[in-house]
Amino acid sequence: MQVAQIIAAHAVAEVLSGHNLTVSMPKALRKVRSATPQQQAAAQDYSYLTLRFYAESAAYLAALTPKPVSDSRVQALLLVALSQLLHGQDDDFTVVNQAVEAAGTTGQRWAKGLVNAVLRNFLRQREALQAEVSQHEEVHWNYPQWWIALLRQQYPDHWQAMLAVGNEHPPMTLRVNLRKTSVPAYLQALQEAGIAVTHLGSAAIQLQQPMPVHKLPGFDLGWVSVQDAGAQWAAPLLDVAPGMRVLDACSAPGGKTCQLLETADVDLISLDLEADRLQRVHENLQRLGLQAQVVAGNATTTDWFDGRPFDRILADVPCSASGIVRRHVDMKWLRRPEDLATFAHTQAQILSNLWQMLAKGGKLLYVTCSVFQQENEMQIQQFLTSHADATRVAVQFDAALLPCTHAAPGQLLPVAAHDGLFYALLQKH
Ligand SMILES: C[S@@+](CC[C@H](N)C(=O)[O-])C[C@H]1O[C@@H](n2cnc3c(N)ncnc32)[C@H](O)[C@@H]1O
Repeated sequence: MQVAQIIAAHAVAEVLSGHNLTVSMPKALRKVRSATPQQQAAAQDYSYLTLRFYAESAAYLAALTPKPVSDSRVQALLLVALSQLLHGQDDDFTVVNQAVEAAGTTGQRWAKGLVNAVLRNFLRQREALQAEVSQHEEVHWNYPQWWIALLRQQYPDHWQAMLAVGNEHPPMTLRVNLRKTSVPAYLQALQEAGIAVTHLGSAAIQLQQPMPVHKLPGFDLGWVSVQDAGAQWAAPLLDVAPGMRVLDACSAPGGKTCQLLETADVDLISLDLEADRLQRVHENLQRLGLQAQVVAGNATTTDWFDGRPFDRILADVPCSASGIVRRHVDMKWLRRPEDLATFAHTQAQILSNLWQMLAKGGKLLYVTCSVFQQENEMQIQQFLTSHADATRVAVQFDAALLPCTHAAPGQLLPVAAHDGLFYALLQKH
């Protein structure tokens, strides 16, 4: 899988220079157009593995090289190979040989010798090095120090479990489209297809093994969508009813827009700042047989608003994504502590702007996929002190159906079965 290592090294080098993996991975795949689907899948796995355990392999690399590796691709290739040796499935001999060959494609004449020496030294000194590097908290947890410290402070009883679950593979969960089929009928279809699942409650079904969506029974016919079980609380909490005028203010790629429309015949505007991301909303609506008014616009302004108040507003705001870090492993290394204040500022602007568009008696559901309280509980407390016409409505999760732990009202902690999300329901009087 030398080709996969080469592609993964491209992607990892891009992320380490500050770019998202969602942009870097397709870019890296385009660089090696001859790669087979199997090599592409392996490249994706290696990239995730490397970024999930980046602090650890970076610490080993620092211990094994007297000075930083001058070429970013050779450095990334070493990180990929070290992650494979530490946490991968391939045997050591294969990983080293393939990495040495891959180094030959970097255009640096010294690269093969360096990669060979570093990886063989790692194998020889592994135990002694482990004792040295694992003393660092950042290496032990594979998160930046500021992230560990903040979770420890905000969740003194849960921080270790939260960090650990963020390093696991995320589950793949489906939402049954109750307009097209039923949960018992879909469970039956899955059983007939030999696909092992757990019914988490309501319309949420978790696959025991992730799989390509087009292999799922009825996916192309709109029977199901992929949506985390924690995220599936949006529609029940917003409590939509037929005929309501509803705004989904930060909607792309449309997971919650579609869930709301599957729940009731509402008149829905699906708004997002990023016009190109709205293409995904159109595709999802079409596949599921649903209709909405899809609008490119900014939730911090009113230029797209026709002045008719909404009965319900969903504000699934941009955030640090700290509750879904197992799905976006690059975020641990791309976020900076100061980003939280920037996100909190935008979120406050969105909340205040949308509030004026809400009808009297109407409800607004504020959602983040973050666990940092600056974006969650502190944000809502701040909003309530400056909006006298707002009341917070308690949100109840069904603990029997969905295992979760509450550290603050509305905070779902990330656990094996679902992501970390925050919900605050506000009513206008
Ligand atoms: C958490 S994602 C939304 C996920 C979506 N609700 C779903 O369930 O599929 C946040 C979205 O907010 C959008 N966004 C960011 N800033 C925005 C703004 N000022 N106005 C509207 N949308 C914004 C982003 O483009 C992104 O699509």
